Amino acid sequence: MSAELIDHVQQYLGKNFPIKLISQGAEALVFETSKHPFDPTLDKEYIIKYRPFKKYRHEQIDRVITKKRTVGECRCLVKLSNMEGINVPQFIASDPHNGFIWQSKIGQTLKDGTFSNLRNFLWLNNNDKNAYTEEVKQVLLNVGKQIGILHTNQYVHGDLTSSNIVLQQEDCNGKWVPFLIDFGLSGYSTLVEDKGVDLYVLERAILSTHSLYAEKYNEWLLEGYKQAYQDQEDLTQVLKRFEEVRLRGRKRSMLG
Ligand SMILES: Nc1ncnc2c1ncn2[C@@H]1O[C@H](COP(=O)(O)OP(=O)(O)OP(=O)(O)O)[C@@H](O)[C@H]1O
Repeated sequence: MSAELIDHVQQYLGKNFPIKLISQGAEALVFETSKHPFDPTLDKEYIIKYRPFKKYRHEQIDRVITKKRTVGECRCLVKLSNMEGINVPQFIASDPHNGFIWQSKIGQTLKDGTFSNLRNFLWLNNNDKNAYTEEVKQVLLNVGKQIGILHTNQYVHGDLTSSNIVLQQEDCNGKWVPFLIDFGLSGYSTLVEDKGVDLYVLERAILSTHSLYAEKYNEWLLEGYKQAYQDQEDLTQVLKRFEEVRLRGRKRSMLG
């Protein structure tokens, strides 16, 4: 199945267009490439995200859904890149009708050879000596702040896992800068419920992969999140709903 899809992408791009598959998720295939889609003077590292047509869906409905999700993700990328303080990949190009998005590549390889998303970064520091360093604390505070800025601008992510937060190290000072990626489920929302769910999803993700240090990590994430809010009443409402979402989650897991 995946060979067939890769072949389809290769045919679409042209047989000499260099691509390397780096991820195959539920929604999309993600490729790395060293070529810009239409300007060879801009050749560097890019990501091509391709949403294949789903054979289990009616063809026409599938076309509408694929196009809608692709356009939605592009729109989010563009909106967010114009928002002060938010770090997201740069939108390069899109062919929504065929389910393609090009964007700049974020991140790098960590010391242990893994990709620099938040999950792997925390894994790399998953020992008593490194878990609570100033470096880890600053990363989590800044991640929290990114989410806070997103929410105060009335946007929600919709799939806030620790793999959808990518860290990039600044050349000048070695500081890790967090970027948010994967806006397939994101959008404009003023609802405290959506914001509370975003916070809960990330809290659960940290708890499930880094349980030993999760309490402190989530405390730092929340500390950074709070720093992004100027309106304390808005913040109180979101945190109140976050607590309610948590309670619902706990009840659900108790009942099985
Ligand atoms: N701009 C980017 N820069 C670097 N890596 C990226 C970028 N976009 C996506 N990736 C890589 O590809 C993976 C999958 O991308 P993305 O989450 O957007 O697709 P998805 O199909 O929604 O994935 P999933 O179903 O696993 O959530 C990411 O976890 C990341 O490793």
